[in-house]
Amino acid sequence: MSVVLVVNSGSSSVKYELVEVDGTGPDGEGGGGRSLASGLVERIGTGGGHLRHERRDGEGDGDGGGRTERDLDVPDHGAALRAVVDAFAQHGPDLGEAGLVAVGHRVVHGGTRFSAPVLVDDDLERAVEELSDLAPLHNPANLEGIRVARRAVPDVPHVAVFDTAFHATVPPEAYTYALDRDVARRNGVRRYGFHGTSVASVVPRAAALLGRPAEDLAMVVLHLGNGASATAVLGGRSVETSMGLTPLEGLVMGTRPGDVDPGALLHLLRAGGLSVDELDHLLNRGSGLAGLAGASDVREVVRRAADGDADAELALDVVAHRVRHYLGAYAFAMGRLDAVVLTAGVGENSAEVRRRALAGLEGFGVVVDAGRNAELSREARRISPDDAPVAVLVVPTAEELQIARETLAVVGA
Ligand SMILES: Nc1ncnc2c1ncn2[C@@H]1O[C@H](COP(=O)(O)OP(=O)(O)O)[C@@H](O)[C@H]1O
Ligand SMILES: CC(=O)OP(=O)(O)O
Ligand SMILES: [Mg+2]
Repeated sequence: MSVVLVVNSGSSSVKYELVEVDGTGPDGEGGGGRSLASGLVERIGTGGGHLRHERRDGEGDGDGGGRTERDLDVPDHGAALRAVVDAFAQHGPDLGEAGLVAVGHRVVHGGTRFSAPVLVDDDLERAVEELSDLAPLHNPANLEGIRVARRAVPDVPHVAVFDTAFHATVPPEAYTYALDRDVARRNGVRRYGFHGTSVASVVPRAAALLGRPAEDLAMVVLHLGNGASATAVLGGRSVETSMGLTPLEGLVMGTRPGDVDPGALLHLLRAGGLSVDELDHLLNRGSGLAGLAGASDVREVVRRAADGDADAELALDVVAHRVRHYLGAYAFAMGRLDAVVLTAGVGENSAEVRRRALAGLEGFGVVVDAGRNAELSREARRISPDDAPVAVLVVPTAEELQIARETLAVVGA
Protein backbone atom coordinates (compact mmCIF):
# COMPACT_ATOMS: atom_id res chain seq x y z
CA MET A 1 0.00 0.00 0.00
CA SER A 2 1.38 3.36 -0.98
CA VAL A 3 -0.18 6.75 -0.45
CA VAL A 4 0.23 9.43 -3.10
CA LEU A 5 -1.07 13.00 -3.16
CA VAL A 6 -2.19 13.94 -6.68
CA VAL A 7 -2.44 17.56 -7.77
CA ASN A 8 -4.36 18.28 -10.98
CA SER A 9 -4.09 21.99 -11.71
CA GLY A 10 -6.56 22.86 -14.47
CA SER A 11 -7.18 26.13 -16.23
CA SER A 12 -9.50 27.53 -13.54
CA SER A 13 -9.40 24.88 -10.87
CA VAL A 14 -7.17 22.66 -8.77
CA LYS A 15 -8.42 19.12 -8.19
CA TYR A 16 -6.57 16.95 -5.72
CA GLU A 17 -6.77 13.51 -4.30
CA LEU A 18 -4.99 11.53 -1.62
CA VAL A 19 -4.93 8.00 -3.00
CA GLU A 20 -3.91 4.71 -1.44
CA VAL A 21 -2.77 2.56 -4.34
CA ASP A 22 -2.72 -1.21 -3.95
CA GLY A 23 -0.34 -2.75 -6.42
CA THR A 24 1.18 -1.14 -9.45
CA GLY A 25 0.38 -3.69 -12.15
CA PRO A 26 0.18 -2.85 -15.82
CA ASP A 27 -1.22 0.57 -16.69
CA GLY A 28 -4.85 0.94 -15.90
CA GLU A 29 -5.30 -2.70 -14.87
CA GLY A 30 -3.01 -3.09 -11.91
CA GLY A 31 -4.56 -2.59 -8.55
CA GLY A 32 -7.29 -0.23 -7.77
CA GLY A 33 -6.91 2.78 -5.59
CA ARG A 34 -8.73 3.91 -2.51
CA SER A 35 -9.41 7.60 -2.18
CA LEU A 36 -8.59 8.80 1.35
CA ALA A 37 -9.50 12.40 0.60
CA SER A 38 -10.17 14.58 -2.38
CA GLY A 39 -11.25 18.06 -3.19
CA LEU A 40 -11.41 20.94 -5.51
CA VAL A 41 -10.63 24.63 -5.54
CA GLU A 42 -12.60 26.28 -8.31
CA ARG A 43 -13.19 29.72 -9.81
CA ILE A 44 -9.55 30.66 -9.32
CA GLY A 45 -8.78 34.26 -10.24
CA THR A 46 -12.41 35.32 -10.51
CA GLY A 47 -12.60 37.04 -7.13
CA GLY A 48 -15.04 34.41 -5.88
CA GLY A 49 -13.23 31.14 -5.23
CA HIS A 50 -14.65 28.03 -3.63
CA LEU A 51 -13.05 25.09 -1.84
CA ARG A 52 -14.50 21.66 -1.22
CA HIS A 53 -12.54 19.16 0.84
CA GLU A 54 -13.74 15.65 1.54
CA ARG A 55 -12.14 12.94 3.62
CA ARG A 56 -13.19 9.37 3.10
CA ASP A 57 -11.08 7.62 5.68
CA GLY A 58 -13.99 7.29 8.11
CA GLU A 59 -12.74 10.17 10.24
CA GLY A 60 -14.10 13.65 9.85
CA ASP A 61 -15.25 16.74 11.56
CA GLY A 62 -18.39 18.80 11.55
CA ASP A 63 -21.93 18.05 10.47
CA GLY A 64 -21.20 17.08 6.90
CA GLY A 65 -19.12 14.13 8.12
CA GLY A 66 -15.86 14.43 6.25
CA ARG A 67 -16.97 17.21 3.97
CA THR A 68 -15.96 20.86 4.28
CA GLU A 69 -16.92 23.65 1.92
CA ARG A 70 -16.17 27.32 1.97
CA ASP A 71 -15.88 30.37 -0.23
CA LEU A 72 -12.49 32.01 -0.24
CA ASP A 73 -10.43 34.41 -2.26
CA VAL A 74 -8.03 32.57 -4.56
CA PRO A 75 -6.34 35.06 -6.87
CA ASP A 76 -4.08 32.43 -8.46
CA HIS A 77 -3.08 28.76 -8.46
CA GLY A 78 -0.40 29.35 -5.82
CA ALA A 79 -3.05 30.64 -3.43
CA ALA A 80 -5.28 27.69 -4.35
CA LEU A 81 -2.56 25.20 -3.49
CA ARG A 82 -1.91 26.94 -0.18
CA ALA A 83 -5.62 26.61 0.58
CA VAL A 84 -5.39 22.89 -0.18
CA VAL A 85 -2.45 22.46 2.18
CA ASP A 86 -4.40 24.38 4.86
CA ALA A 87 -7.46 22.18 4.32
CA PHE A 88 -5.40 19.06 4.98
CA ALA A 89 -3.85 20.69 8.09
CA GLN A 90 -7.23 21.79 9.48
CA HIS A 91 -9.53 18.95 8.47
CA GLY A 92 -7.15 16.06 7.84
CA PRO A 93 -6.00 13.54 6.98
CA ASP A 94 -2.65 14.75 8.33
CA LEU A 95 -0.26 14.64 5.38
CA GLY A 96 2.66 14.03 7.73
CA GLU A 97 1.00 10.92 9.18
CA ALA A 98 -0.67 9.62 6.03
CA GLY A 99 2.37 7.61 4.99
CA LEU A 100 2.78 9.73 1.88
CA VAL A 101 5.44 8.34 -0.47
CA ALA A 102 5.17 10.88 -3.29
CA VAL A 103 3.28 13.78 -4.80
CA GLY A 104 2.14 13.42 -8.42
CA HIS A 105 1.46 16.51 -10.52
CA ARG A 106 -0.47 16.84 -13.74
CA VAL A 107 1.58 18.82 -16.26
CA VAL A 108 -0.24 19.60 -19.47
CA HIS A 109 2.55 20.28 -21.98
CA GLY A 110 5.65 18.10 -22.01
CA GLY A 111 6.88 19.03 -25.48
CA THR A 112 9.12 16.52 -27.25
CA ARG A 113 11.34 16.10 -24.22
CA PHE A 114 8.91 14.25 -21.95
CA SER A 115 7.07 11.22 -23.25
CA ALA A 116 7.00 9.58 -19.81
CA PRO A 117 6.59 10.77 -16.20
CA VAL A 118 9.71 12.18 -14.52
CA LEU A 119 10.93 13.27 -11.11
CA VAL A 120 10.48 16.97 -10.45
CA ASP A 121 13.65 19.00 -9.95
CA ASP A 122 14.65 22.58 -10.70
CA ASP A 123 15.51 21.66 -14.28
CA LEU A 124 12.05 20.16 -14.79
CA GLU A 125 10.48 23.33 -13.39
CA ARG A 126 12.42 25.37 -15.94
CA ALA A 127 11.28 23.08 -18.77
CA VAL A 128 7.63 23.41 -17.71
CA GLU A 129 8.08 27.17 -17.64
CA GLU A 130 9.65 27.22 -21.11
CA LEU A 131 6.63 25.35 -22.49
CA SER A 132 4.18 27.83 -20.92
CA ASP A 133 3.87 29.70 -24.17
CA LEU A 134 2.31 26.59 -25.74
CA ALA A 135 -0.18 25.98 -22.91
CA PRO A 136 -0.78 29.38 -21.33
CA LEU A 137 -3.88 28.35 -19.38
CA HIS A 138 -2.21 25.26 -17.98
CA ASN A 139 1.57 25.09 -17.65
CA PRO A 140 1.89 28.24 -15.49
CA ALA A 141 -0.81 26.81 -13.21
CA ASN A 142 0.90 23.42 -13.13
CA LEU A 143 4.18 25.09 -12.26
CA GLU A 144 2.69 27.14 -9.44
CA GLY A 145 1.16 23.97 -8.05
CA ILE A 146 4.52 22.20 -8.17
CA ARG A 147 6.34 25.07 -6.47
CA VAL A 148 3.88 25.43 -3.59
CA ALA A 149 3.60 21.68 -3.09
CA ARG A 150 7.38 21.17 -3.06
CA ARG A 151 7.67 23.75 -0.30
CA ALA A 152 4.73 22.35 1.67
CA VAL A 153 5.72 18.69 1.30
CA PRO A 154 9.50 18.78 0.90
CA ASP A 155 10.35 15.33 2.25
CA VAL A 156 8.92 13.14 -0.51
CA PRO A 157 9.69 12.99 -4.23
CA HIS A 158 7.43 14.93 -6.59
CA VAL A 159 6.67 13.53 -10.04
CA ALA A 160 5.36 15.26 -13.17
CA VAL A 161 2.88 13.30 -15.31
CA PHE A 162 2.28 14.80 -18.74
CA ASP A 163 -0.98 15.10 -20.71
CA THR A 164 1.08 14.82 -23.89
CA ALA A 165 2.78 11.51 -23.03
CA PHE A 166 0.00 9.10 -24.06
CA HIS A 167 0.02 10.64 -27.55
CA ALA A 168 3.69 9.82 -28.17
CA THR A 169 2.42 6.90 -30.32
CA VAL A 170 0.65 9.16 -32.84
CA PRO A 171 2.31 8.48 -36.23
CA PRO A 172 4.09 11.21 -38.25
CA GLU A 173 1.32 11.58 -40.84
CA ALA A 174 -1.04 12.51 -38.00
CA TYR A 175 1.27 14.79 -36.02
CA THR A 176 2.77 16.65 -38.98
CA TYR A 177 1.25 19.96 -40.09
CA ALA A 178 1.76 20.62 -43.80
CA LEU A 179 3.76 23.79 -43.21
CA ASP A 180 7.19 24.48 -44.69
CA ARG A 181 9.12 21.64 -43.06
CA ASP A 182 12.14 23.74 -42.06
CA VAL A 183 10.06 26.49 -40.48
CA ALA A 184 7.99 23.90 -38.64
CA ARG A 185 11.03 21.98 -37.42
CA ARG A 186 12.92 25.08 -36.32
CA ASN A 187 9.95 26.24 -34.28
CA GLY A 188 8.87 22.86 -32.98
CA VAL A 189 5.48 23.19 -34.66
CA ARG A 190 3.73 19.79 -34.65
CA ARG A 191 0.75 18.13 -33.05
CA TYR A 192 1.24 16.95 -29.46
CA GLY A 193 -2.25 16.29 -28.12
CA PHE A 194 -3.45 16.59 -24.51
CA HIS A 195 -5.80 14.92 -21.99
CA GLY A 196 -3.64 11.81 -22.51
CA THR A 197 -3.67 10.77 -18.86
CA SER A 198 -7.46 10.90 -18.84
CA VAL A 199 -7.68 8.89 -22.06
CA ALA A 200 -5.19 6.33 -20.72
CA SER A 201 -7.36 5.95 -17.61
CA VAL A 202 -10.62 5.23 -19.45
CA VAL A 203 -9.33 2.87 -22.17
CA PRO A 204 -8.84 -0.20 -19.92
CA ARG A 205 -12.14 0.46 -18.17
CA ALA A 206 -13.96 0.66 -21.50
CA ALA A 207 -12.28 -2.57 -22.63
CA ALA A 208 -13.29 -4.28 -19.37
CA LEU A 209 -16.88 -3.15 -19.84
CA LEU A 210 -16.87 -4.70 -23.33
CA GLY A 211 -15.16 -7.85 -22.08
CA ARG A 212 -12.48 -7.58 -24.76
CA PRO A 213 -8.78 -6.68 -24.57
CA ALA A 214 -8.00 -3.07 -25.50
CA GLU A 215 -5.48 -4.50 -28.02
CA ASP A 216 -8.43 -5.71 -30.15
CA LEU A 217 -10.47 -2.52 -30.07
CA ALA A 218 -10.86 0.66 -32.13
CA MET A 219 -12.33 3.43 -29.97
CA VAL A 220 -12.85 7.13 -30.12
CA VAL A 221 -12.49 8.70 -26.68
CA LEU A 222 -14.34 12.00 -26.30
CA HIS A 223 -12.93 13.89 -23.31
CA LEU A 224 -15.52 16.65 -22.93
CA GLY A 225 -14.74 18.89 -19.97
CA ASN A 226 -13.86 22.54 -19.79
CA GLY A 227 -11.21 21.64 -22.35
CA ALA A 228 -12.39 19.07 -24.88
CA SER A 229 -10.69 16.62 -27.21
CA ALA A 230 -11.27 13.52 -29.31
CA THR A 231 -8.69 10.74 -29.52
CA ALA A 232 -8.60 7.74 -31.84
CA VAL A 233 -7.34 4.77 -29.82
CA LEU A 234 -6.45 1.72 -31.91
CA GLY A 235 -5.22 -1.39 -30.11
CA GLY A 236 -4.91 0.61 -26.89
CA ARG A 237 -2.62 3.27 -28.41
CA SER A 238 -3.34 6.85 -29.40
CA VAL A 239 -3.13 7.14 -33.19
CA GLU A 240 -4.72 10.56 -33.72
CA THR A 241 -6.00 13.32 -31.47
CA SER A 242 -7.74 16.62 -31.98
CA MET A 243 -5.66 18.98 -29.84
CA GLY A 244 -2.49 20.14 -31.52
CA LEU A 245 0.65 22.11 -30.80
CA THR A 246 -1.45 23.75 -28.10
CA PRO A 247 -4.72 22.84 -26.36
CA LEU A 248 -6.60 25.22 -28.68
CA GLU A 249 -7.19 22.96 -31.66
CA GLY A 250 -10.10 20.59 -32.22
CA LEU A 251 -13.46 20.53 -30.48
CA VAL A 252 -15.41 23.51 -29.16
CA MET A 253 -14.58 24.10 -25.44
CA GLY A 254 -15.72 26.23 -22.53
CA THR A 255 -13.72 29.30 -23.54
CA ARG A 256 -11.68 28.04 -26.53
CA PRO A 257 -13.01 27.79 -30.10
CA GLY A 258 -11.35 24.62 -31.33
CA ASP A 259 -10.66 24.61 -35.08
CA VAL A 260 -10.72 27.99 -36.79
CA ASP A 261 -9.47 28.78 -40.29
CA PRO A 262 -5.93 30.13 -39.67
CA GLY A 263 -6.79 32.75 -42.27
CA ALA A 264 -9.39 34.13 -39.87
CA LEU A 265 -6.63 34.79 -37.32
CA LEU A 266 -4.53 36.67 -39.87
CA HIS A 267 -7.63 38.64 -40.81
CA LEU A 268 -8.30 39.54 -37.17
CA LEU A 269 -4.71 40.72 -36.76
CA ARG A 270 -4.63 42.72 -39.98
CA ALA A 271 -8.14 43.98 -40.62
CA GLY A 272 -9.69 43.44 -37.19
CA GLY A 273 -7.05 45.51 -35.43
CA LEU A 274 -6.45 42.98 -32.65
CA SER A 275 -3.05 42.88 -30.98
CA VAL A 276 -1.35 39.52 -30.50
CA ASP A 277 -2.27 39.59 -26.81
CA GLU A 278 -5.88 40.40 -27.62
CA LEU A 279 -5.99 37.53 -30.08
CA ASP A 280 -4.47 35.23 -27.46
CA HIS A 281 -7.14 36.29 -24.98
CA LEU A 282 -9.90 35.83 -27.54
CA LEU A 283 -8.73 32.31 -28.36
CA ASN A 284 -8.00 31.09 -24.84
CA ARG A 285 -10.66 32.83 -22.78
CA GLY A 286 -13.22 34.58 -24.94
CA SER A 287 -14.38 31.92 -27.40
CA GLY A 288 -16.08 28.52 -27.30
CA LEU A 289 -19.30 28.37 -25.30
CA ALA A 290 -18.40 31.63 -23.55
CA GLY A 291 -17.99 33.39 -26.87
CA LEU A 292 -21.05 31.91 -28.53
CA ALA A 293 -23.50 31.82 -25.64
CA GLY A 294 -22.07 34.06 -22.92
CA ALA A 295 -21.41 31.22 -20.45
CA SER A 296 -18.64 28.61 -20.37
CA ASP A 297 -20.46 26.12 -18.15
CA VAL A 298 -22.48 23.58 -20.14
CA ARG A 299 -25.12 23.43 -17.41
CA GLU A 300 -25.82 27.13 -17.84
CA VAL A 301 -25.83 26.92 -21.64
CA VAL A 302 -28.27 23.98 -21.54
CA ARG A 303 -30.53 25.95 -19.16
CA ARG A 304 -30.52 28.97 -21.45
CA ALA A 305 -31.24 26.84 -24.52
CA ALA A 306 -34.19 25.26 -22.72
CA ASP A 307 -35.45 28.77 -21.98
CA GLY A 308 -35.40 29.54 -25.70
CA ASP A 309 -32.09 31.43 -25.95
CA ALA A 310 -31.15 31.15 -29.64
CA ASP A 311 -27.43 31.78 -29.01
CA ALA A 312 -27.29 28.96 -26.48
CA GLU A 313 -29.18 26.66 -28.85
CA LEU A 314 -26.75 27.37 -31.68
CA ALA A 315 -23.76 26.93 -29.34
CA LEU A 316 -24.89 23.42 -28.39
CA ASP A 317 -25.49 22.57 -32.04
CA VAL A 318 -21.99 23.75 -32.96
CA VAL A 319 -20.51 21.64 -30.15
CA ALA A 320 -22.44 18.59 -31.38
CA HIS A 321 -21.56 19.19 -35.02
CA ARG A 322 -17.85 19.34 -34.26
CA VAL A 323 -17.98 16.16 -32.18
CA ARG A 324 -19.58 14.30 -35.10
CA HIS A 325 -16.97 15.75 -37.45
CA TYR A 326 -14.15 14.20 -35.44
CA LEU A 327 -15.98 10.98 -34.72
CA GLY A 328 -16.46 10.33 -38.42
CA ALA A 329 -12.91 11.34 -39.28
CA TYR A 330 -11.38 9.07 -36.65
CA ALA A 331 -13.55 6.07 -37.47
CA PHE A 332 -12.29 6.37 -41.05
CA ALA A 333 -8.70 6.99 -39.93
CA MET A 334 -8.80 3.72 -37.96
CA GLY A 335 -10.77 1.85 -40.61
CA ARG A 336 -13.32 0.63 -38.05
CA LEU A 337 -15.08 1.61 -34.86
CA ASP A 338 -15.99 -0.61 -31.91
CA ALA A 339 -16.74 1.97 -29.25
CA VAL A 340 -17.31 5.64 -28.55
CA VAL A 341 -16.24 6.51 -25.01
CA LEU A 342 -17.43 9.70 -23.32
CA THR A 343 -15.64 11.09 -20.30
CA ALA A 344 -14.90 14.23 -18.18
CA GLY A 345 -17.34 16.76 -16.68
CA VAL A 346 -19.58 17.17 -19.72
CA GLY A 347 -19.15 13.70 -21.22
CA GLU A 348 -19.98 12.04 -17.90
CA ASN A 349 -22.82 14.29 -16.83
CA SER A 350 -24.54 16.01 -19.72
CA ALA A 351 -27.16 13.69 -21.25
CA GLU A 352 -28.19 16.65 -23.41
CA VAL A 353 -24.75 17.10 -25.02
CA ARG A 354 -24.39 13.32 -25.48
CA ARG A 355 -27.81 13.15 -27.14
CA ARG A 356 -27.14 16.03 -29.50
CA ALA A 357 -23.62 14.94 -30.39
CA LEU A 358 -24.55 11.37 -31.30
CA ALA A 359 -27.93 11.99 -32.92
CA GLY A 360 -28.61 10.76 -36.44
CA LEU A 361 -25.73 8.27 -36.63
CA GLU A 362 -27.82 5.08 -36.68
CA GLY A 363 -26.71 4.46 -40.25
CA PHE A 364 -23.16 4.05 -38.93
CA GLY A 365 -24.19 1.78 -36.06
CA VAL A 366 -23.92 4.51 -33.42
CA VAL A 367 -27.13 4.54 -31.38
CA VAL A 368 -27.88 6.12 -28.01
CA ASP A 369 -30.64 4.54 -25.92
CA ALA A 370 -32.64 7.47 -24.57
CA GLY A 371 -33.48 5.75 -21.29
CA ARG A 372 -29.90 4.67 -20.59
CA ASN A 373 -28.61 8.09 -21.55
CA ALA A 374 -30.93 9.80 -19.08
CA GLU A 375 -29.92 7.60 -16.12
CA LEU A 376 -27.91 9.40 -13.46
CA SER A 377 -24.95 7.29 -12.49
CA ARG A 378 -21.34 7.66 -11.42
CA GLU A 379 -20.45 4.21 -12.79
CA ALA A 380 -18.92 3.23 -16.11
CA ARG A 381 -21.83 2.15 -18.27
CA ARG A 382 -23.14 1.45 -21.76
CA ILE A 383 -25.71 3.90 -23.13
CA SER A 384 -26.23 2.17 -26.49
CA PRO A 385 -28.56 -0.81 -26.92
CA ASP A 386 -26.75 -4.08 -26.13
CA ASP A 387 -26.99 -5.25 -29.74
CA ALA A 388 -25.89 -2.00 -31.44
CA PRO A 389 -22.87 -2.44 -33.75
CA VAL A 390 -20.91 0.31 -31.98
CA ALA A 391 -20.88 0.45 -28.17
CA VAL A 392 -21.41 3.92 -26.72
CA LEU A 393 -19.92 4.06 -23.23
CA VAL A 394 -19.78 6.64 -20.47
CA VAL A 395 -16.65 6.06 -18.40
CA PRO A 396 -15.71 8.43 -15.55
CA THR A 397 -12.18 9.68 -16.01
CA ALA A 398 -9.73 8.37 -13.43
CA GLU A 399 -7.07 10.98 -14.15
CA GLU A 400 -6.01 11.24 -10.50
CA LEU A 401 -5.69 7.47 -9.97
CA GLN A 402 -3.76 7.20 -13.23
CA ILE A 403 -1.39 9.97 -12.10
CA ALA A 404 -0.97 8.20 -8.73
CA ARG A 405 -0.05 4.92 -10.44
CA GLU A 406 2.38 6.55 -12.85
CA THR A 407 3.92 8.49 -9.96
CA LEU A 408 4.48 5.29 -8.00
CA ALA A 409 6.06 3.64 -11.02
CA VAL A 410 8.61 6.48 -11.14
CA VAL A 411 9.50 6.45 -7.44
CA GLY A 412 9.54 2.66 -7.39
CA ALA A 413 7.37 2.32 -4.28
N1 LIG B 1 -24.03 17.72 -13.92
C1 LIG B 1 -23.50 18.31 -15.01
N2 LIG B 1 -24.24 18.46 -16.12
C2 LIG B 1 -23.71 19.04 -17.20
N3 LIG B 1 -22.46 19.50 -17.29
C3 LIG B 1 -21.69 19.37 -16.21
C4 LIG B 1 -22.15 18.77 -15.02
N4 LIG B 1 -21.14 18.78 -14.12
C5 LIG B 1 -20.09 19.37 -14.74
N5 LIG B 1 -20.42 19.72 -15.99
C6 LIG B 1 -19.58 20.40 -16.97
O1 LIG B 1 -18.26 19.95 -16.86
C7 LIG B 1 -17.35 21.05 -17.03
C8 LIG B 1 -16.09 20.81 -16.27
O2 LIG B 1 -15.54 19.60 -16.68
P1 LIG B 1 -14.16 19.10 -16.06
O3 LIG B 1 -13.85 17.80 -16.71
O4 LIG B 1 -14.25 19.13 -14.59
O5 LIG B 1 -13.23 20.22 -16.64
P2 LIG B 1 -11.77 20.69 -16.22
O6 LIG B 1 -11.04 19.48 -15.71
O7 LIG B 1 -11.21 21.18 -17.51
O8 LIG B 1 -11.93 21.76 -15.18
C9 LIG B 1 -18.12 22.24 -16.50
O9 LIG B 1 -17.78 23.38 -17.23
C10 LIG B 1 -19.55 21.88 -16.76
O10 LIG B 1 -19.94 22.48 -17.96
C1 LIG C 1 -5.51 20.32 -21.87
C2 LIG C 1 -6.78 20.90 -21.36
O1 LIG C 1 -7.48 21.57 -22.08
O2 LIG C 1 -7.09 20.60 -20.09
P1 LIG C 1 -8.41 21.06 -19.29
O3 LIG C 1 -9.55 20.35 -19.98
O4 LIG C 1 -8.20 20.55 -17.88
O5 LIG C 1 -8.51 22.54 -19.39
MG1 LIG D 1 -9.78 18.23 -16.64
